[in-house]
Amino acid sequence: MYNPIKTLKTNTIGTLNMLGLAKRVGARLLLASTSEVYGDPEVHPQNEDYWGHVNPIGPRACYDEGKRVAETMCYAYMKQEGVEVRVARIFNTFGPRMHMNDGRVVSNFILQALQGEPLTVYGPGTQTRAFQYVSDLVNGLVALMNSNVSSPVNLGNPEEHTILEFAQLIKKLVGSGSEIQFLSEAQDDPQKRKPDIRKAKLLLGWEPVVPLEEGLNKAIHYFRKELEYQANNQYIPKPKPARMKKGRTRHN
Ligand SMILES: O=C(O)[C@H]1O[C@H](OP(=O)(O)OP(=O)(O)OC[C@H]2O[C@@H](n3ccc(=O)[nH]c3=O)[C@H](O)[C@@H]2O)[C@H](O)[C@@H](O)[C@@H]1O
Repeated sequence: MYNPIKTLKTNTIGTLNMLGLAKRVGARLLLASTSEVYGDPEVHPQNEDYWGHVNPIGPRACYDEGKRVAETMCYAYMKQEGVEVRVARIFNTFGPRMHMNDGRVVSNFILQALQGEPLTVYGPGTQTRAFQYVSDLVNGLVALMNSNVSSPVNLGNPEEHTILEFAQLIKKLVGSGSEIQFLSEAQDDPQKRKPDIRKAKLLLGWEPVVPLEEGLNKAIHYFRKELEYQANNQYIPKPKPARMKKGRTRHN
């Protein structure tokens, strides 16, 4: 985590402020929660009834526990103050317009593959994730906000891959000759993750429709253009011609 204290403040104080505002103006609040509330799960795939397996003092805790308490706050405000809440547990999402320095696996692997750099796999790459394209998520969020479902709902794509498979797929789609480099494992990294989306299907009539490769090709196209843009817009200082002092002639 880049800044654990800011992460905690945003998830706790930020959510509290928003719930206070929602109460005052009578608004419905959408909490962008996360699959990280399930921690390193002992239940697979993860459904909304699973309570999770989170290390409360580990390096990810500021985010995981921050989001867990944000959910707790939502239901306290709902019960005590009648605030209408919608809680989306968002699973790994990607797409164009991710930040170049985001640091998550999709942007890292694509940028590394496009530039011929090694794809950095943390640990042996046997950990799994299921990746969802951004437009599917947006449709799910809209459906959730327009529904009367106030309990948490998983939004994710259940197609699961190991991180090593994912590195190989990105290399293939980019057409890259990059190597795959194995680095040390990240502490408390969830070993498997895949959403159970039966609740979203049943109550929202929602499910992801964008195939992984199609979404990845769109993200690859975006990052390729970004790299070209950066290469064409580097600031190269041009030295100015030396100024001549007034009243003095220059003799070569
Ligand atoms: O979308 C989610 O559900 C959550 O998942 C992510 O956490 P994580 O699953 O760890 O996402 P990544 O940082 O993209 O990592 C995915 C996997 O790839 C691995 N990884 C990541 C980056 C990299 O360069 N190499 C690599 O092997 C990680 O160790 C991890 O096993 C985000 O950090 C959370 O903001 C989000 O809420």
